[in-house]
Amino acid sequence: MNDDLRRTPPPLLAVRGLAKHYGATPVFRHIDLDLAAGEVVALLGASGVGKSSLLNCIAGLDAADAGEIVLLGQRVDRLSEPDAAALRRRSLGFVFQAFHLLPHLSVADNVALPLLLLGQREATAVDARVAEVLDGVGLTGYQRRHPRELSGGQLQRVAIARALVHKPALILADEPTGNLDPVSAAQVLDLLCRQAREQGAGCLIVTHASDAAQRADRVLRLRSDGVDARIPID
Ligand SMILES: Nc1ncnc2c1ncn2[C@@H]1O[C@H](COP(=O)(O)OP(=O)(O)OP(=O)(O)O)[C@@H](O)[C@H]1O
Repeated sequence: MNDDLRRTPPPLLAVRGLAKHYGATPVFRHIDLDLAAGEVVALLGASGVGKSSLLNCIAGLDAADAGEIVLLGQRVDRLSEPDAAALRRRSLGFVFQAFHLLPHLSVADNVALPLLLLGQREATAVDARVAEVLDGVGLTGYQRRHPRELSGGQLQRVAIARALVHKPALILADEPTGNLDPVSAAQVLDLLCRQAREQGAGCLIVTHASDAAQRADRVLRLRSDGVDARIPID
């Protein structure tokens, strides 16, 4: 191996030849995709082409039918369910369109959940990290509120704080602005991209919005038979 090859770090995420069916219905095939640490990539594509399915396969929440998914050097598609769950807890932050916060928990307790699931029980350290990450999303002082007391944009910022709190290597965001008005959507996207970059996380954002394209380092379009790297003119 020459020196240049030796110095090139492996991608954070490498997807090769991925294919997915539901029963007899094909969704996509021939999917290749790389994501580097600190890189923000927007994933566009027609409704039903399989964007959510692809994210779920990458997260190990759904199984692909063919191909490879390598995250941090590990074949996600070959892990046992307990090992996939451990990798998700440690290395993934997921932001959903519908926020998926727990309504009976306070903002601080929602955000602290990933740390608790990783076994961090030292209350002072957990509180300090929660305060830090809430500050990063502009929600200092909201710790004791409950989800029902927040606007849609604020709910999504809490969800972003929860996705970032354990400093995951990879953030997957599935239409994170789909439920927001355009102003809140722009703020949330700015925040997600900025925070991901500040933490050095790779970030794959599924979106229909052309303004996500302006914030991403790269824009990919998912098709049923591959990934197109051309910048779309939406
Ligand atoms: N659990 C499932 N069982 C059967 N079919 C499914 C399942 N989940 C998704 N599908 C189908 O797979 C295809 C891809 O769905 P997916 O939600 O991944 O698309 P998408 O690109 O995210 O769509 P949208 O942009 O509308 O959210 C769709 O035709 C959908 O109906």
